[in-house]
Amino acid sequence: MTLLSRSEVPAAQAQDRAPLQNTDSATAPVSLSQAGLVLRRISHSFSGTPALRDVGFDVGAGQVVALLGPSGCGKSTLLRAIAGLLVPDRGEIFLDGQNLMSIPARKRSIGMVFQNYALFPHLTVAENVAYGLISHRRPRAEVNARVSEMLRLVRLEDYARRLPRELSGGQQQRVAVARALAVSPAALLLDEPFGALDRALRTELQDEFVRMQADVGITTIMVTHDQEEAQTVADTLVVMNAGRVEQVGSPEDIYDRPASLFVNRFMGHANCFSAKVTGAHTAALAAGPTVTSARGFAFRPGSDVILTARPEHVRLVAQNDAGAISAKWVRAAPLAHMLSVDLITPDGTLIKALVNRHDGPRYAPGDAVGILLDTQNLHVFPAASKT
Ligand SMILES: Nc1ncnc2c1ncn2[C@@H]1O[C@H](COP(=O)(O)OP(=O)(O)OP(=O)(O)O)[C@@H](O)[C@H]1O
Repeated sequence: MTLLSRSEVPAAQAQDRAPLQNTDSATAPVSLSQAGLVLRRISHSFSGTPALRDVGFDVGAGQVVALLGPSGCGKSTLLRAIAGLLVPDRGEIFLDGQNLMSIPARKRSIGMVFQNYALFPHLTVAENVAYGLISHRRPRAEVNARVSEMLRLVRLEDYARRLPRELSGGQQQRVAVARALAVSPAALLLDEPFGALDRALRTELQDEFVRMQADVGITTIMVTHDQEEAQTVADTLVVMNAGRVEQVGSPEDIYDRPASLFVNRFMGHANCFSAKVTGAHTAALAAGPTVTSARGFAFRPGSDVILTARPEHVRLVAQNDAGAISAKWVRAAPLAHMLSVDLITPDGTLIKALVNRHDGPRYAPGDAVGILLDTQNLHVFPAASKT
């Protein structure tokens, strides 16, 4: 097998499985023996409008990193810069210790898969997968063996002679992955690879990708709009906003310890409450009661802040319970064994709560309810935070 399995990753790369660093530094020194992808201070503007601003992070060898962020935040531009399809105005990119900046796209040893698969329509599945190997003038026997191996990897052995138009979207996507991996690239870039597929197929292919990645262990960056997909497939998430990296971390870090209000609101739902800090552990909500945060508020008393609570950290109680925020029940929708409840406070703030479907009293639209926030799990941001 030409492709490295996880157990075959050279020692220099294997050492490098340490969790990704949040290179706020974006400038941390690069060791030339560092395996994986290293991005440093990448900036790029289109006609004077910045698309990437000082982007820097590391992807350890064999890691899968998902790039997330709203439309236009620079994800595809970054991927194109790594692939060599765009020369950034500033910054450096290293792959397995080699500086890529003076290396043209076709010599970068990077495989790429796009949302539209970009298969050659007039070539069969096998010819598509063989394409890169033939361009590299590999001997015919090696090409045939490799094509069979790749089609086995993506479970399309029986489809070798079909044309792309004779395949489903999911099968075409798998051919695109097989084609990208056939030339044993050092890294794989995936731009919304499952974006065009329906939900069920998406989930199936995500699971298949995780299985394949366990075999192949290739350093991967994937752009996705789908948070669940990112959390399923990636070891590490990079959340971008307006050309900058907002946070780098494990899926749990990003969800449980968001570094900014933007990340808190972008990943999952965040209920937001305006408040004024009144003590080390207390803040008065604009909506009325004072809340106590177990973690404490790292703000001076008198500071205006935004408190956030995830829907699963909102508890419904009787309206006159001590410390409860007054609200009205708007509607509820079942979500497996949970109930997703929309509520509204007297000042018009919409609150989402996720409660057990079989617990607590039943309410009807318009009913008065009290809300308590789980003080162990509040997040606090400056009132002027950008969202
Ligand atoms: N070739 C180009 N010429 C001019 N502006 C561009 C070009 N490519 C991208 N941009 C701009 O750069 C910014 C970042 O675009 P990019 O495609 O990287 O965003 P994205 O995060 O991938 O968005 P999406 O999720 O919608 O694909 C956007 O404002 C976009 O309009």
